[in-house]
Amino acid sequence: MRPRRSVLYLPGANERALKKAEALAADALVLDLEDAVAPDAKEAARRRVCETVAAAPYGRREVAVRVNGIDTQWHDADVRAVAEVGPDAVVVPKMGSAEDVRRVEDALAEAGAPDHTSVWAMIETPAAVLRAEEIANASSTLTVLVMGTNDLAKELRAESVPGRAPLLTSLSLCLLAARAAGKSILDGVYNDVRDTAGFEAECVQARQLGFDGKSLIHPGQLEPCNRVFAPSEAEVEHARRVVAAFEEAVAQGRGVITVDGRMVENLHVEQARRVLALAEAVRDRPERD
Ligand SMILES: CC(C)(COP(=O)(O)OP(=O)(O)OC[C@H]1O[C@@H](n2cnc3c(N)ncnc32)[C@H](O)[C@@H]1OP(=O)(O)O)[C@@H](O)C(=O)NCCC(=O)NCCSC(=O)C[C@H](O)C(=O)O
Ligand SMILES: [Mg+2]
Repeated sequence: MRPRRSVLYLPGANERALKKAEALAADALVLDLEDAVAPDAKEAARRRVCETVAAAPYGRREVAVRVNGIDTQWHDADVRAVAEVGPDAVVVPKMGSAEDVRRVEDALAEAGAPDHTSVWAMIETPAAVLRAEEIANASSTLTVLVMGTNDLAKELRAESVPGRAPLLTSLSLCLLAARAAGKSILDGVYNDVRDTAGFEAECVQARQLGFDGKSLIHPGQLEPCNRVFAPSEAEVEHARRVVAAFEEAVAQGRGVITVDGRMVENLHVEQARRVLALAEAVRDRPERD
């Protein structure tokens, strides 16, 4: 299992941030060529990001590059350059359809991208939310959906409020699409980098909804995010007891038992095994803080 609790954006033109990330405890990094880079800096950022990916300074962290959108003047050159250095993933903003996914996939293949480079599709327009199912199923090269909640809120004319009621329908539709297609899904960013309590509440909400993790914009968001999206010690202990009790019950020919007064069937054991696998994968992270 590959944990994707914390996925930190690094502005591609910011050498200091790219360097600093070598010591940051993110499960994944997204080196950004899109919104965090001014138009005049796009080409220099593309060179810097590709040199960084080629130098591979981030150990076992998953490394992705966010290219500029399909409709922009920079997209084709971004895809060609990124394909040559073969990051773990190419993040494509403002995906609108399955056709968009296949277009990016074809362009990557034509540019010689290695097989290990997957596509992560950003869902950040109303049309994309309504087509999330076709986007998620467009190709096996597409492995992750990433919510772009700033763009989405702008397009919806939704207000930013605690609890995110105006976004919940969109978040849930995308989760349904991702899970039905067997793909991972990441929540969007939290803009107020000083509001630790508000950020942590949003992480808890995202985990409760079913997201695998959250995209982040600041190193200060890493610790709470990694903690919230990892199983707690109590959850790990409970999962161990569920697995052990059920194995014993099965040996005695029983298919349903109670643990701490609650019914446990095979599906709960599968959930418990997933908790244990995630806990183990998180323990193995070499870049823990
Ligand atoms: C949000 C920021 C502009 C805040 O910057 P600043 O106030 O300068 O931060 P600090 O002074 O607190 O920084 C402290 C140190 O941490 C380093 N730092 C800051 N951010 C990052 C980062 N993302 N990665 C690595 N390192 C980072 C600073 O360099 C300081 O280091 P040092 O000098 O050594 O002490 C800033 O955090 C920022 O630019 N964040 C990323 C913004 C970004 O990538 N935006 C694009 C992605 S989000 C998006 O596009 C939304 C999506 O598409 C949607 O629609 O929702
Ligand atoms: Mg966006």
